[in-house]
Amino acid sequence: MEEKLKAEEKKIGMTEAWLRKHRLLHTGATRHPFILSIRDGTVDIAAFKTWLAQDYLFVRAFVPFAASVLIKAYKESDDNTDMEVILGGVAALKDEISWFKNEANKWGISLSNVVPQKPNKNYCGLLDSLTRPEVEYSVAITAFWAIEAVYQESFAHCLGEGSQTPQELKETCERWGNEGFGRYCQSLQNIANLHLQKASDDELKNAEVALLSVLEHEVEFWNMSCASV
Ligand SMILES: Cc1ncc(CN)c(N)n1
Repeated sequence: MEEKLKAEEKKIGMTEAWLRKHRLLHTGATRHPFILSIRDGTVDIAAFKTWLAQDYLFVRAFVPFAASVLIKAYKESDDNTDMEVILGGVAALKDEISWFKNEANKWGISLSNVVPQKPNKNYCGLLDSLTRPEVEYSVAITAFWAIEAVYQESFAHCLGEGSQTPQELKETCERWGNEGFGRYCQSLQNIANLHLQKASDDELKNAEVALLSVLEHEVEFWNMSCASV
């Protein structure tokens, strides 16, 4: 495939080549007005609370998807370290769910009454479809990396130089914006690139579509948080 050759020529890997090709959408997902409002300190706390409650439901739906990627890594990868990187991610989700519960408590949100909004339901539907056994490992790991990387890039931006993120939101931003999470996302990207190098044209097409779907759903998820204020 021509794109694959170009990526190899530039030594950037398939995922980076796709992010450059779909730069506007990638920027839309990682520099959304909701994120920019956290960074400049003008965020509407009601929007933040909506995001928090909805994301708790999303993370619960993310667990079985992550587990399915783990199974694919075990079955389809000849590199043992793939499985260990993904296992680390799966294990961290337990702590993440507890963090959401604590945080909701702090903000006076009752998570047992939260109903998923349409964009959240749609995104969870995508996760569910990517959990199917017939979805290739290269496709699933590309989506998995993209989901984690959007949060890493978004929240790291809220902590970068010149940011005016309110003190009470800094812990949230640190959760995904810290360097360790950045290194984890880099490892996922390296795994995705290695498998995409060996992928058929059909798989490449499916992986690019999965990446685009993730970016689109991320934009919708941020939109949902702002819209319900
Ligand atoms: C919507 C969404 N996207 C990504 C993540 C990072 N796991 C998340 N918690 N929520």
